[in-house]
Amino acid sequence: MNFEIIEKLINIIKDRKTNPKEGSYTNTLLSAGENKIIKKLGEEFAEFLKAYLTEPEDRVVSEFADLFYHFLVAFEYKDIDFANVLKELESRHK
Ligand SMILES: N=c1c2ncn([C@@H]3O[C@H](COP(=O)(O)OP(=O)(O)OP(=O)(O)O)[C@@H](O)[C@H]3O)c2ncn1[C@@H]1O[C@H](COP(=O)(O)O)[C@@H](O)[C@H]1O
Repeated sequence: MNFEIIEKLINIIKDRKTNPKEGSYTNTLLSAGENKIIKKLGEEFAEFLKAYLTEPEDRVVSEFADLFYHFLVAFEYKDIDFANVLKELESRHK
């Protein structure tokens, strides 16, 4: 499996933060601030749960992708390095 897209997405979100781009949804979220970001995370999580419980696999995958993107934006907003999540998982690995 190729996880390169995650790194690409993290880098583009970082780049949007340093070089804001007209029409960027990421910039809309980052400029709106923490409350907007956590509100969207809550909404996306609810949409994911609904899809998981009632919808076909492609909808579950799509909603998870939305949720994951919003997690990455939330991390970037607080300058939290996503690589630390991977390190944490690795440290738990038996
Ligand atoms: N991966 C994503 C991604 N996933 C989900 N979304 C957006 O997340 C939003 C959430 O869905 P909603 O139905 O709640 O959308 P909405 O009604 O427009 O949102 P609100 O007005 O309610 O805040 C949608 O607008 C999606 O387009 C994403 N927006 C951007 N990316 C990637 O982020 C990168 C930078 O994108 P820009 O910042 O737009 O340039 C690109 O590589 C994109 O592919």
